[in-house]
Amino acid sequence: MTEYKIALVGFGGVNRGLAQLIAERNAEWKASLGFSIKIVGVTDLFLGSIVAKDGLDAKQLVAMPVEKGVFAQLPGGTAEAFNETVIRHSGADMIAEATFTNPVDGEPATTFCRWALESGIHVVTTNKGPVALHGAELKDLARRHGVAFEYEGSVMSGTPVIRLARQALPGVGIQGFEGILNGTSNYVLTRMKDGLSFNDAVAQAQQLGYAEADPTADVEGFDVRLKVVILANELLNARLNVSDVACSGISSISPEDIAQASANDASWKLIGSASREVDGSVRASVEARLLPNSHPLAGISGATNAVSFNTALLGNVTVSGPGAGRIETAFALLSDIIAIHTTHGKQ
Ligand SMILES: NC(=O)C1=CN([C@@H]2O[C@H](COP(=O)(O)OP(=O)(O)OC[C@H]3O[C@@H](n4cnc5c(N)ncnc54)[C@H](O)[C@@H]3O)[C@@H](O)[C@H]2O)C=CC1
Ligand SMILES: N[C@@H](CC=O)C(=O)O
Repeated sequence: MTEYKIALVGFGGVNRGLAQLIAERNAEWKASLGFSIKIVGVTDLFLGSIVAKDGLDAKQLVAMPVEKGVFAQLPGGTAEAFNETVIRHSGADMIAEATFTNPVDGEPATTFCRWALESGIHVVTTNKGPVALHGAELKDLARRHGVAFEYEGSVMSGTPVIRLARQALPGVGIQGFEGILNGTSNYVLTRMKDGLSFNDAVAQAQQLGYAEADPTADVEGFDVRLKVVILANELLNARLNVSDVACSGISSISPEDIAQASANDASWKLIGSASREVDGSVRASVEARLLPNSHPLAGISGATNAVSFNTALLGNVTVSGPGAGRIETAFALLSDIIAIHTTHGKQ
């Protein structure tokens, strides 16, 4: 029976969700997936770090309070985040990288990924920064070291999009896509329709674990811009940089705008899109659009996301599901681990 040793880098909502899944489902995974997972290290800027080559108690980790330096209370733990030691020297086969997304330069998460990959350690991540800003380099680094760099959760959380399109849609001729790719902003627009203020709706999205560390990234479209770059580069073979994508958000949409839209049987949605032009180039944008309620994306509400691929052979193929959430996103990490088990599985 395969047992994967994993180090968790960042122990906020998503990686705590993964630890919870491990605590609750490891025994079941042995039977249904053919492997189990042992946590051998955790590091977090706020909580500290710990390495235990024989394995940590996942249930105990999940129950740790969110207090500065709290890992110092565990035997062998420390209040400092020794990220490099945990990544390179905990004996992990793989890291789950889930620190904050930095939309400007992808750091320090990109460095964490490099440390792991160049040490021959697989990386699963939900962090959009390294993928959107340094994806080609990290994929090449992984290839050269014979390990995997997987990032299904970087777009639409646990809802399968990247692997689905990569594995089930090659040959279909994807010409473009448009979608609702941010759970927080869609949640805010939905709650504003119910009469909540913008600020209260953002606060709720934060409480529910949907929002970025700085929710400006959600409401100004920067998060969607990263996802558009990831999808366009992955599925349209584009070479887009973040600066190639025109971007605006939802912060200027007022309660009056929302009410007027409803009166006209329409809804405001933050739409990320990309399409291949006749000259072969790819054009992409992020903007709030007023959609008639008959539009397939108009009825997508709350933290649900949806993306519609425009294909040559099937017309529009639409995938919808959770776009944010701790357990939902932790599931994306599990799906990456399953993919690694399938392609690189230890005998
Ligand atoms: N929460 C969600 O619904 C989704 C989140 N993501 C992405 O997954 C990642 C994690 O998300 P959450 O867990 O919700 O965020 P979070 O803010 O709850 O947790 C991030 C953790 O990383 C730690 N951290 C920050 N800088 C660090 C550093 N330099 N070294 C070590 N630890 C550091 C923080 O102390 C925090 O505990 C983010 O990149 C986010 O964009 C992706 C899809 C959905
Ligand atoms: N903050 C993001 C989390 C997932 O990427 C969102 O709200 O969609």
